Amino acid sequence: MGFFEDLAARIDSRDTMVCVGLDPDPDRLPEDVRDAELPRWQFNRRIIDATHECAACYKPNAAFYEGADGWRALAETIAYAHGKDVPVILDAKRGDIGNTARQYASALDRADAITVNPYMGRDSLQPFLSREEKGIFALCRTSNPGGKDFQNLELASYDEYLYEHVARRMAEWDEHGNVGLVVGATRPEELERVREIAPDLPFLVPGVGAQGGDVEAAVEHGRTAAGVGVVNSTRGIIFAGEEREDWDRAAGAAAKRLRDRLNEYR
Ligand SMILES: O=c1ccn([C@@H]2O[C@H](COP(=O)(O)O)[C@@H](O)[C@H]2O)c(=O)[nH]1
Repeated sequence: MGFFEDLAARIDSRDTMVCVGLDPDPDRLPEDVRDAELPRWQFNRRIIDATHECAACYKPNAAFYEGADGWRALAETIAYAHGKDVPVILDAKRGDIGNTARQYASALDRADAITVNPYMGRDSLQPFLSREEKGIFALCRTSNPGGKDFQNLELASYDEYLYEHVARRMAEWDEHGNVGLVVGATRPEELERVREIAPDLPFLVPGVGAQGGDVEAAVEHGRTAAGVGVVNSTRGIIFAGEEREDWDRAAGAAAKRLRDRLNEYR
């Protein structure tokens, strides 16, 4: 099975669209893991134990795993999530010339899917697109305030915005059914517009929780007609119990709350 079939099966069997972000910010780690070997991994292990029943997938962001210990923590985290049958999207936003992209794509030896930056064009994505059994999510309309700086520029020759063009192109380049889009919940009208352009592409929707995005729009437009799509929350889950001794239980409760809230709109 390919990534999106696995993801669809997980969404259905666990009745959840929640993508739990795993961004173990060293400045925010609880005291009881700070002195452990590989604190980021110890933190993630307890977060996974507490949240996996509500998780459609996990999304570690590569930025939080820089350095030798970070990569070890990431490898342990991915293996542990797989041990719980939960797919993993590596949020690495890769994109480079083909020769370099081939090396970047080796991250897919461990992870099930990856985020990519389509700015350098098709050849920069080809090493990812060719991994038929793996998923790629291309940045389309991101959730941050500066997302509009380039993504909302009008392309005169196409009479559409850049983010719309990215959605159209990615749908065209999806030869193996392994392409999805990153579209933020902070811009509900644009989320709706991208769904119109690319009805069959699953979305990874960040921006709910700490960024205050629109949960209802994330559910309504984040899924394909077949119900495939996930909504990410990171700090809103993993740091829900910051300062509490039972911080992992608090994370589990936050993941469950988000699952139930998303399910109200499904
Ligand atoms: O448009 C985008 C693309 C990626 N992200 C990433 O998702 C999480 C969001 O974290 P929160 O704590 O839920 O805000 C983080 O890893 C971002 O780098 C995004 O927010 N928006």
